Amino acid sequence: MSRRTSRLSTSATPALPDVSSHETPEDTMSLDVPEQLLTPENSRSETSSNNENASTDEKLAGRRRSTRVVRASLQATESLANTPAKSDEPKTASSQAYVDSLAKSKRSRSSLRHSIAVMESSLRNGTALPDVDTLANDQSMVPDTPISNSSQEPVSDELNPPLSQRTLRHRVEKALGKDEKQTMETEPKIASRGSMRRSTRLSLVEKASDILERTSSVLGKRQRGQADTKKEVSRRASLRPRTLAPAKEETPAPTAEAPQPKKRRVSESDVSKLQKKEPSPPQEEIKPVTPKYKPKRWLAHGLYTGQEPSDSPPKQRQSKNSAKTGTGPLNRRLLPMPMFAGSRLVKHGRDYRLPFDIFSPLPPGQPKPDEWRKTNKNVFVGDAASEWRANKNLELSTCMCDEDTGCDENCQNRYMFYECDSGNCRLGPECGNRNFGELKHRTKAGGKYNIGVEVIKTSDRGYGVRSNRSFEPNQIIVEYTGEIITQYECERRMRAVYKNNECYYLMYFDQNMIIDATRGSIARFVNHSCEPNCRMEKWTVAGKPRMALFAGDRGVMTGQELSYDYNFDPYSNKNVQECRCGADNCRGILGPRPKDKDQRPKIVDEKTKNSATPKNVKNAKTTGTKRKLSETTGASSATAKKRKLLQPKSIKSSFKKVIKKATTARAKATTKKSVTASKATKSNSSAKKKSVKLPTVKSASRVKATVKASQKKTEKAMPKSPAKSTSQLKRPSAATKKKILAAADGSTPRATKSKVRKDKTGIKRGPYKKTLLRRLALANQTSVGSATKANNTTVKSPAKAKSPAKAKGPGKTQSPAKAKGLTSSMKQAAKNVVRTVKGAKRSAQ
Ligand SMILES: C[S@@+](CC[C@H](N)C(=O)[O-])C[C@H]1O[C@@H](n2cnc3c(N)ncnc32)[C@H](O)[C@@H]1O
Repeated sequence: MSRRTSRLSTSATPALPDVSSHETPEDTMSLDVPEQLLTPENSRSETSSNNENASTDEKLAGRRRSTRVVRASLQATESLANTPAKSDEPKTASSQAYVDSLAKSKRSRSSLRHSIAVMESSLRNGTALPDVDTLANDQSMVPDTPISNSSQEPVSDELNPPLSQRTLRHRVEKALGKDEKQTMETEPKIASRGSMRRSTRLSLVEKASDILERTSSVLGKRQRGQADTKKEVSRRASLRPRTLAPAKEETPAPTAEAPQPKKRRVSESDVSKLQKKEPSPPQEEIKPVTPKYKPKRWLAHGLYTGQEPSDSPPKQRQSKNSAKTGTGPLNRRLLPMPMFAGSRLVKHGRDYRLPFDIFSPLPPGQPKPDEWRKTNKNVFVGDAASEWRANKNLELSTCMCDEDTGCDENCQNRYMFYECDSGNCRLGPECGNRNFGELKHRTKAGGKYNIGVEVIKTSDRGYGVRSNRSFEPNQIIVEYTGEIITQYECERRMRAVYKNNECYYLMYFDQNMIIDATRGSIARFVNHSCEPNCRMEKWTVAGKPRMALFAGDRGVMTGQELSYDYNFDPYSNKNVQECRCGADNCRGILGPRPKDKDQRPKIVDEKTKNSATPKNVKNAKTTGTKRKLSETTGASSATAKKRKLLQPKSIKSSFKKVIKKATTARAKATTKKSVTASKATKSNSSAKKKSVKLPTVKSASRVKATVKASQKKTEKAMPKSPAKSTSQLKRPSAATKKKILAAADGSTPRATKSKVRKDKTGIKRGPYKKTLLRRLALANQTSVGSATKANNTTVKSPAKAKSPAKAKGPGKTQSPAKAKGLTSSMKQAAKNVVRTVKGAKRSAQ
């Protein structure tokens, strides 16, 4: 349609010059008032005049109307022509002039008709306007609105002139640029012709609505209200009788030349102003409608009692990243509902922690020990600082773990009880070997849950420590800190300061120094148990040793009292104390259990212990030597030393094997020695007596070592000087004695250790071996406990504990073969230890 319209307009454009040539008759006609009804402009319908850009369809739809208008106009013209004859006007002198004027007007009309005909013919011939019949038959030209039957009557060629006239008139107006004033003058005339038939109802409705809109925007409130009341009437204008003219006084009908865009702009601004002036709708209407859920009714009894009620809707679906973001089911603290995970829970169970606010072990205001001076750092006191620096032997270790495995149980640093940090481990948060770092964060965060322990008052063991949270297996709990003092200082305090104390807080630390936690951390209040739930370990953190209490392999539950095995060495008879741990396997005393029941020490009662009876005074005078423990327990020194090695359960079997080997070797040596001695008797009777007596007196280790050494010498020197060999067997030097004892006990002094390392054995001790040594040493580590001298609680290196073979040549450089034998036994023991530890971890998991 629009294409056709444009074609019409473009084709009409060249005809404009011709049209302008007929300007004169039109002007003449416009001046003639009675002839105004005959002009094509007056014959235009409102619809076509309102819309300058109206489609051709509308124009075609209004074709019949225009034709009728033209007919009516012609009839009116004829009536006008006849009017003078019918009128009652007096025939005056000017009647002739009037007749002349009519004749002139007739001529002008005929000239007008002639000019229109000429224009039409020129248009047809020059611009090839489409034939009206063709247009009428063209389906595409069918108007949108229904056309009455009368309007679909075939249009003859005689009816074409009105259409052409209108088109020409339209273009002539454009060309001449008629002003708006003239248009406005003609508009009331058009409006007055209420009898004109409208082309379509739709156009009328649209027009009426448009008028109403403009009216409502332009008029005031009151008039707008009036217009609203007439809205219905206006909308039904097409149904009104044609004789009724629209309310032109109130709403002047806009013409084709009327500045509609301007009015529209005004109306838009007014609409926006009106919208602003109108009260905004309440905000509540904008609120999104949230679905309401029924309030959850929580159980008052049963498994899930105590869960906090929540109004949030149940979430059955979790995002894939919920585990990463920490909102997933893996990180839920509450138990899932049984319908979601009931069967799985029943089958596999699930660990959970009671929130601290649900289970708070003790209310605040617990009795605190008055004498406790707290410190959470190790403080060197006296000569300890200078001696520590002098003896400082930093062992650095670099972790080889990667991100995939992290620093798990296979971490080399972990084996060696070295804490990983940024200096020796390239892992960050993935590292699982930073216990003291975790403890630091917890302590810094503060609060009962982070610190996790508190002092309690027990019924029969003084103060103790209780957990107010749960701890995972092997998780660090609290550090054992205090004053680092030398052995000399420790003995001085024992004699002078703590002589009347019932409790002592001394623990062997490192480099022959002691931690005195009389002024120390809360860990000093942790009591002993023969079946503990924690253990005390020494770790090297940033090159410095530190002691800390760790959870056992089964972890610690909230509210449990913390305990560890003191491996107590009472040092003297008067210090042997009854154990009240209550465990099934309680040893009865705070110390190692004697082998024979008869040999169990007579537990000194607290009342009698402090009473200064002559007997106790006598015993006290005789104490102070290393033999004190063996005298107390009634066992031989060899047995006592065995028990020292048997303390940690995890390496019990390993040490048993080692000691068994040592005993076997000793027995063999004794046999060989006896044989040798008998041989010597045959050769020399005086020497025979001496050689027979010797082995029965000495301790097993001494005999063993001595015999081994003397056997070779005897075999070689027997023919020459058997007495020499026996004397060597009888009287080993003091240094040899010390080395042999240390080798047999596994408590080789540091000097010996370094000497062995300096020996040219050809064996290099790698980190793994070192790890095992350290692990065994720590497993054997002994808490000084109360009234224990550091000298008696020296850490026995497992390497030395396994050194019966090494005792074969005390003080001498071992041959590579012997060293290999020692290494194999060490390896075997180490393997056993590793197996034991792994088994324990597996069982804990
Ligand atoms: C390091 S303190 C422990 C804290 C101590 N209970 C307190 O009140 O300060 C060690 C002392 O606690 C007592 N003790 C610890 N464990 C014990 C136990 N299982 N049976 C009896 N007394 C124990 C002993 O008197 C021991 O000398």
